[in-house]
Amino acid sequence: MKVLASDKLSKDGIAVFEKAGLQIDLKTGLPEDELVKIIPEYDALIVRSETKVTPKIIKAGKKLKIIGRAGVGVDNIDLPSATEQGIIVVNSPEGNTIAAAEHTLAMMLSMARKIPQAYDTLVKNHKWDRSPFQGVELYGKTLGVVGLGKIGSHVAKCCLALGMKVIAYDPFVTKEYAESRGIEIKKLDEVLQEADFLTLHIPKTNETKGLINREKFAAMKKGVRIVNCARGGIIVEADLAEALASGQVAGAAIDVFEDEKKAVESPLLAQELPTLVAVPHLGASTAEAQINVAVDVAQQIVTVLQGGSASAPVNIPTMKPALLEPVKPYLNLAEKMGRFIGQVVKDTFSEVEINYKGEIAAVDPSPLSTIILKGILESINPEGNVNFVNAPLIAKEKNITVKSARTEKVRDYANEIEIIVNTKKGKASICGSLFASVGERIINVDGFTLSAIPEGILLVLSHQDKPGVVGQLGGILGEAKVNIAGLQVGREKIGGKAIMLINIDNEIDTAALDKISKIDGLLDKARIVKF
Ligand SMILES: NC(=O)c1ccc[n+]([C@@H]2O[C@H](COP(=O)([O-])OP(=O)(O)OC[C@H]3O[C@@H](n4cnc5c(N)ncnc54)[C@H](O)[C@@H]3O)[C@@H](O)[C@H]2O)c1
Ligand SMILES: O=C(O)[C@H](O)COP(=O)(O)O
Repeated sequence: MKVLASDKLSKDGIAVFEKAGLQIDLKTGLPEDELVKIIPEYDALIVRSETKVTPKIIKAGKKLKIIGRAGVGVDNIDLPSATEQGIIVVNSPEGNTIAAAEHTLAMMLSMARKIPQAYDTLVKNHKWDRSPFQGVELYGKTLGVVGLGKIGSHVAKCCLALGMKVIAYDPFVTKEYAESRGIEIKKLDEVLQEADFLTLHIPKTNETKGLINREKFAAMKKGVRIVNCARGGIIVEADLAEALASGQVAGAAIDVFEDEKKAVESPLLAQELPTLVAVPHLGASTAEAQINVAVDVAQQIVTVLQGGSASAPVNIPTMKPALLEPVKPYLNLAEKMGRFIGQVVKDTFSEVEINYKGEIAAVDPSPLSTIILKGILESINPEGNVNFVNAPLIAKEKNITVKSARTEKVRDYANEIEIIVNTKKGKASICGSLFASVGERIINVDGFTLSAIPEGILLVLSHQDKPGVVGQLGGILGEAKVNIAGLQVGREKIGGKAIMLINIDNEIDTAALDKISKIDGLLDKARIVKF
């Protein structure tokens, strides 16, 4: 297994790979074409914000299983392409929170007290001049926070301690969360109108790109001061330059730029703006944060490459450890049940209905639904490279929807998972249960109760309940030298329809399978399920 780090990475992160016996190559500053050339050799890619992980690079990464972002923002990674290719993307959601929040405070105070400008005058130009550098205090002022997540909340806490009033806009945060921290939640317009200082802590997305523009600056208090330690492009740089020049905005502290490779060409740097404080994306640049993010992401990559699950997957929300932990015992059973449906149902279907019953209904079963879907889809198309990452997307492309329901009520078993699909020919279903004593069992197929072990190879026969069926089957399997490991029959009534599940120890050839399908009493072709 080989890992490529295409941006600078702390040596503590490198050590994690070395300790796990993985080859780690550090090749920074490569253009897209170079990356496209070398990426096919790698199983994992680790980046910071500099590498733009484009669809071209992702497509070329034939062996890529995981992309790790040693930091928070994943706007430099083409997530739809990664998901489509079944590549898991992970980040380090908490590794640089403190660094970014403290940097925000440093930028805010520098801007308020004009420290960089005063430094230039004294240290660079050797001039003792105090009068241009009178600043303003934070104490008693209103801070508007846009994005009250991890960084925004820490900034708010520190600013409250400095004696500021804090108001915030974040549509995904509850009033209770904010109020318990002494923060008032308001609408975006209100925050923009009331803030003396405004700080942004939102991700860059299609919704937030260009969010703070000329119109928004005009609606702000005259003399507002703005900090952006989130992402370049959330503020329209040309509009900010204009607002700084006119004095509508009294100061701006900018850590991030829309195009950081060409930051020097930004409209913000095209003219001398004395009220601008700007640095080259240093929010996460502390010794501590760089160790945290590198180690965090390296450990996730090692875990995933060794077959485990990531602690911070970005593009498979159903696989977060907190959700995964309570359903872990059922993962195998769910995947096998999905494989059963995918191999047994030969007609197309557009809806998968999953019912969780008993103990399992008490927890969020969404990871199981993803695993069932993966089992179904990979059985329908074994060449399709289906995995947990791309299964929901593939289902969407195939117009297959997944519906799930939960009930804690049960009749005979402590827990049950039922999968139902409706095809043109009718309904197909499987029901499974996990027993404390004997483990996984298929307890019902198409309404017929039985108790089969979902293991190895299973022969599935739908037949009339009449003498001789088992005898003929035994003869054919014996002749084909296929050993029977277990046999279960479920029937509706004596002489009625029945289903037979036969665990066999070795592969069965098509000739023998054809013979079985012609047994007197068979109602459908014999089907094979491989778990
Ligand atoms: N300058 C740096 O070096 C640096 C370092 C770390 C993070 N960041 C940036 O900061 C951002 C925030 O990081 P975090 O760790 O606090 O993330 P987070 O996920 O904890 O918080 C983001 C918050 O933004 C909110 N949000 C999302 N869309 C919004 C919208 N349209 N309007 C208002 N709120 C919205 C979310 O509800 C969430 O509470 C990251 O996405 C990253 O781009 C920059
Ligand atoms: O989103 C982040 O984590 C920060 O912007 C840090 O980016 P960096 O890893 O390039 O310093």
